[in-house]
Amino acid sequence: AKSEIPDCPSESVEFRSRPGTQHVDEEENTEASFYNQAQVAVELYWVDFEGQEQLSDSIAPGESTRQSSYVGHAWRMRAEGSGQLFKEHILSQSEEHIEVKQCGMSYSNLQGQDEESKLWLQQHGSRDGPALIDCPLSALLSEVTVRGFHVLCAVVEAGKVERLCVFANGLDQPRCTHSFRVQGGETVDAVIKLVGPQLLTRRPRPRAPSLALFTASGRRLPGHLSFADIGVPEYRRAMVLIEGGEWHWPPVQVGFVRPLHGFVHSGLEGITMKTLSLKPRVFEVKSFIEEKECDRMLEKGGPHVKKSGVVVKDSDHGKSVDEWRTSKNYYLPSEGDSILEALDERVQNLTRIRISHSELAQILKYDYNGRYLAHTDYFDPNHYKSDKGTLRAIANGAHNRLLTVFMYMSNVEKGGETVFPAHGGKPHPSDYSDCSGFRVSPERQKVIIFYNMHPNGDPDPDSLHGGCKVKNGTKWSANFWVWNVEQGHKRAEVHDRMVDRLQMWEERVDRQEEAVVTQLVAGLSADHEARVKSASSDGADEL
Ligand SMILES: O=C(O)CCC(=O)C(=O)O
Ligand SMILES: [Fe+2]
Repeated sequence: AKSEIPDCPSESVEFRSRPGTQHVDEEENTEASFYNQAQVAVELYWVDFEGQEQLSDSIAPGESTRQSSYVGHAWRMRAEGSGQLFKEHILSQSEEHIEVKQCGMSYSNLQGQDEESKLWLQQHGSRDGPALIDCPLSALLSEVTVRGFHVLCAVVEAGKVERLCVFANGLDQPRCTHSFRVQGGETVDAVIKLVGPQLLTRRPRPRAPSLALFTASGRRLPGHLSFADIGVPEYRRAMVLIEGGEWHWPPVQVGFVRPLHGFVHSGLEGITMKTLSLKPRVFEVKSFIEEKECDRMLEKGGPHVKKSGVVVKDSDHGKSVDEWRTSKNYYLPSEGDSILEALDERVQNLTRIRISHSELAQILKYDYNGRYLAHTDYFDPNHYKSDKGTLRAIANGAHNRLLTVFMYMSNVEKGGETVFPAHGGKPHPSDYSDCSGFRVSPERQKVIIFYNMHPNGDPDPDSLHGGCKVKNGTKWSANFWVWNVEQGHKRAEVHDRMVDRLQMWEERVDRQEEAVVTQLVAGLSADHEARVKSASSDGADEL
């Protein structure tokens, strides 16, 4: 059996840019698009007239970049991190489209050049191989790459973890992209150290949180424990390594419904989280806020709302706030109010991110014609170069608003939708007040979660969103912003206890949660099996 993934090319001798038919200064100008279809980030180098590589861009998996260049110029694409050569290309015509595919698999880069792993992967790398069937993957792998969200499947033999089969960037595909041999006695920290460097999609940013390993339901695995300590029952064979160090929910596919189990404490049983959009990742949870919590937010926040401000970008100094935002807001403290504290804890349970990482809830009121032009909730350091305070708060981009839980406390008769103009990767609009496209309607008690960052810590420009004009009625809503680092707004004893509860490692709780995931997977597996079959029947290398 041979692998579907081709070997990587080796470097050609004398590979370099050559002037076209004309003199160097009269070369034929051209544009080229480079598409990264590999599972890892790719570095794009221009190879100059002397054969020296000049780094010109880094392309995340699934992304592309455009370069202006010249006919006869030479380009090399390498895996970021390992430097493995993926492709060499000489531009021959104008408007070229160059695709970079996975080659060699990263097992060729594995520590110790594990030949046996390579062989094993060729034989068992497909999902219908015996090992992978035990791994609950269906609620974790998605139709799109989820940058920096790596699914690890523990392959257990004789009760011991033998290998980790990895689906880099959480993409649903018939075979795993990497295989790592382990002893089974390694600690979680050691596993991260072994696997992490091979999977990184970007260079780590100074001061950014470090990689972390989670269970399939988003519980952080303590670094000092080993697989032997934590055990690998069936429900825990699939784990997730997240580059940005904080949990992200994978979108799976539009319409995917994930039950939120007992971990979310609420009088409401059976609430679910539904995927509304893959790019950006948007999820909806109906009936998330209890009636009495909606009432309490309005009662406590309502009388205090004041004209909203915005953190003004360098380029927008001197403009009036009304140009973007005509809502009123108020930051509502929860401390000492048991109803609001319960909501805090439910948000923590929903996001799996410590409540200490959130800002105070920002209550918003929109009256007739109130709206908020499209913007991103993260702060782009390039836009705040002259605002040292903001730059400090975001550690030059390493710290940011990871996600937004957007809450609706009223039904709006007409208008007031939340719009995502870059939905599906569409280019940013020229008119930020345009409310056409993908929209979510306000509905009392409902929340949406959208991710402003990718799991690798990069900001996600597709998370652009705005609030459409309210045409009839009053829109009451709230921003619940959760950062990838602690914020210090919620440091009361009650919040510390919530954080402790999230971090508590208890086998019993984990089993309950994972049982739900496993059941869910049982329900999905027919669908999943069908997808694997259709994917592998067109492969030429069946055993
Ligand atoms: O009102 C909406 O639907 C969106 C509001 C928003 O994006 C914000 O306040 O940051
Ligand atoms: Fe926003």
